[in-house]
Amino acid sequence: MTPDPIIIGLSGGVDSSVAALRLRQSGRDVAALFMKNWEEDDVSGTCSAEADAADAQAVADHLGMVLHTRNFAAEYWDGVFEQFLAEHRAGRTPNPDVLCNREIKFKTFLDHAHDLGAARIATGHYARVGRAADGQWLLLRAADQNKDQTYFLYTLGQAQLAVTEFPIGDLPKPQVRELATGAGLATARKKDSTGICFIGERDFAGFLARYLPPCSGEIRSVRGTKLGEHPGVHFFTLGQRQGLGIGGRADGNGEPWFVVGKDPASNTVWVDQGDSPLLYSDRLEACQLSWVAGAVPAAAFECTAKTRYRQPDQACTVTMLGGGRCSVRFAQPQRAVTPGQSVVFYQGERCLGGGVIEATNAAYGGLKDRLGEH
Ligand SMILES: Nc1ncnc2c1ncn2[C@@H]1O[C@H](COP(=O)(O)OP(=O)(O)OP(=O)(O)O)[C@@H](O)[C@H]1O
Repeated sequence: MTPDPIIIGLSGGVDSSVAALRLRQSGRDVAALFMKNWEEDDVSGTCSAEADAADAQAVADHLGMVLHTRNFAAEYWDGVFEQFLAEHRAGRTPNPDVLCNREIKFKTFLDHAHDLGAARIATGHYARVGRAADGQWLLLRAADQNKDQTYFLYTLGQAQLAVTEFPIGDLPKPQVRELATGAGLATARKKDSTGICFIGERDFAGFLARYLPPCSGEIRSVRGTKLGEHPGVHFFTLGQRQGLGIGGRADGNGEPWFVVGKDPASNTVWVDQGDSPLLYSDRLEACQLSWVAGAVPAAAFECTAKTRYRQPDQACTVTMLGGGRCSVRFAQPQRAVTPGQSVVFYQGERCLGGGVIEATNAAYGGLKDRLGEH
């Protein structure tokens, strides 16, 4: 039997290298594709995309695969980066990895793989694809719970899962490295990638400042005192402690200050000291909902959810609100639930889908209600 041709997204990292290795070892008709989706060099002057491309080529050569190289910088700019900036401008904290999977890896890349004659694609994500008895495709957590990436993949639907494979989703990360070493892959010892998808590691504030002009405003204590100035609300995120520049204030109680609210309208960053109750919310509303099964599970249902990557699952009840929105009520109050990030729903091993957090009862709106105007 000759299995369908498949194209693996080869990033020049160890995970996709081992995913490619496993496909080759199973005798698949496999080619690879390296994407360069960001035009600039990084600030250090070295171009990490070039080094990654060279590593991808070395792995493809070693495994005897054709490597296609494509530049989707225009698609990345239009589909991911513009929205990333718009969200920051609006005072939210977007998740570019979620957008990147939706717009690039499982849309542009997938379409292009079809153009190249491959019916299927694979990536080195830590996740698994399953199939229910009724034929429905399932997005399942990775075997290595510590590396599970379903949080970033919840926008995948039936059409994508039907043609996607995650060849390392059943492996613990240490074993991925061992396989890479055993096979003599050039990427075996390469450190895991961090930073913004396709852009890489940056001084985040400096990078953002290149696209979003400074707009200074006040940092105020929730008790009303002006504590300092900030260069723009978009440089801050809820729960943030570092970089406020107000650490040693004599009028404080000595505990660290945290961002507890951002108000783009008045251009104010609100802060409080210690483990402020104002950072906690037991409710949120989400929009841009996406369901793996292709339909809302029920008008209301119980499940678990994560409001950030690596957060332990939290019990909650989801209620549909209409207009593609839902409300989520948590059994326990959650710290620093952040508008713009995603809430992702699970039932056991299954990722059900998720949406973008729009409001919480701790964000600035709730803050105003609780404190009154100053
Ligand atoms: N530049 C790229 N070209 C092609 N595919 C890519 C590229 N970057 C990422 N991918 C695909 O997306 C997957 C997940 O990307 P992510 O950035 O999370 O990398 P990762 O978990 O560090 O994996 P890797 O070790 O393969 O870089 C990769 O394993 C790869 O299949």
